[in-house]
Amino acid sequence: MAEEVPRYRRVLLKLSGEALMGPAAYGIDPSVLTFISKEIAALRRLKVETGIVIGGGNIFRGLAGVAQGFDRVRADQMGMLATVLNAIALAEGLQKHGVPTKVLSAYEIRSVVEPFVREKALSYLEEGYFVVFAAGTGNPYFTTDTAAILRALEIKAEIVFKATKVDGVYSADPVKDPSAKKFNFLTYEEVLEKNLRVMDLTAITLARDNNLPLMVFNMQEPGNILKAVLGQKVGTLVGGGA
Ligand SMILES: Nc1ncnc2c1ncn2[C@@H]1O[C@H](COP(=O)(O)OP(=O)(O)O)[C@@H](O)[C@H]1O
Ligand SMILES: O=c1ccn([C@@H]2O[C@H](COP(=O)(O)OP(=O)(O)O)[C@@H](O)[C@H]2O)c(=O)[nH]1
Repeated sequence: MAEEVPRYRRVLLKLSGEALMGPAAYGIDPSVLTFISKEIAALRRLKVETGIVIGGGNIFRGLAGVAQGFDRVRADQMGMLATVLNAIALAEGLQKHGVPTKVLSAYEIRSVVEPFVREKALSYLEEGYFVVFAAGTGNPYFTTDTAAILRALEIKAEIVFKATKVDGVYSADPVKDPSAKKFNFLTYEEVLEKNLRVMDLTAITLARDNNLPLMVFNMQEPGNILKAVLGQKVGTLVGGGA
């Protein structure tokens, strides 16, 4: 096998919570968790320092809670707790596949996970741990996409990989519009102007203001996470030059 040279030294991987559901309508599918854990474990041999933010949409979404009559802040707190469940599950899956992993949570739940402290995250990454950042930003009215950009900036990751259910950014939501066209490269301004809703606007704006590149790709395709870290084109690159 040809020598694999990673393109990046430190990356932030954003995983959609919904992707953990598999074919079910709710929760964590054990076979999907195993698949994702193996995909991420493949990065270990590259010695790429890896931070991970995972969503919570497979368990609870704040806005869905609001639609059911919950107060927005309370509902968002429930959503953030949902991401802690996913983070623990993912860390367990990764450990099982030989990846030393730490979970750092924006919510203090000290008897379960360590609280997020930026310096601690940096030390763990330098020591070779994969670090899963749980509980989003710790604040309501935000999303885990914004948390991913925020943590990437804090740990000085070179890129954010948004691993999701679609294989890139399209001219419209490809799930709803089969005639939508895929882009290979977009500037942040194009994403904002064309209102391409693959990430929320707060996340895109924060990435733009700090010139942090993003790549959106399908994580259900085996090998994609590894290819992305090796610098191969697997989806749509936003920012960072073509
Ligand atoms: N222009 C677009 N290009 C690609 N995907 C889009 C676009 N607009 C909306 N989407 C949707 O964004 C989703 C990816 O976001 P993600 O955060 O992983 O999921 P969710 O928001 O459901 O938790 C895709 O599944 C896709 O349906
Ligand atoms: O910093 C954050 C991150 C997440 N959430 C809440 O946690 C839920 C799950 O996060 P995710 O980003 O997966 O939500 P989605 O975008 O899929 O609704 C969201 O709906 C929000 O209610 C929040 O309030 N603040």
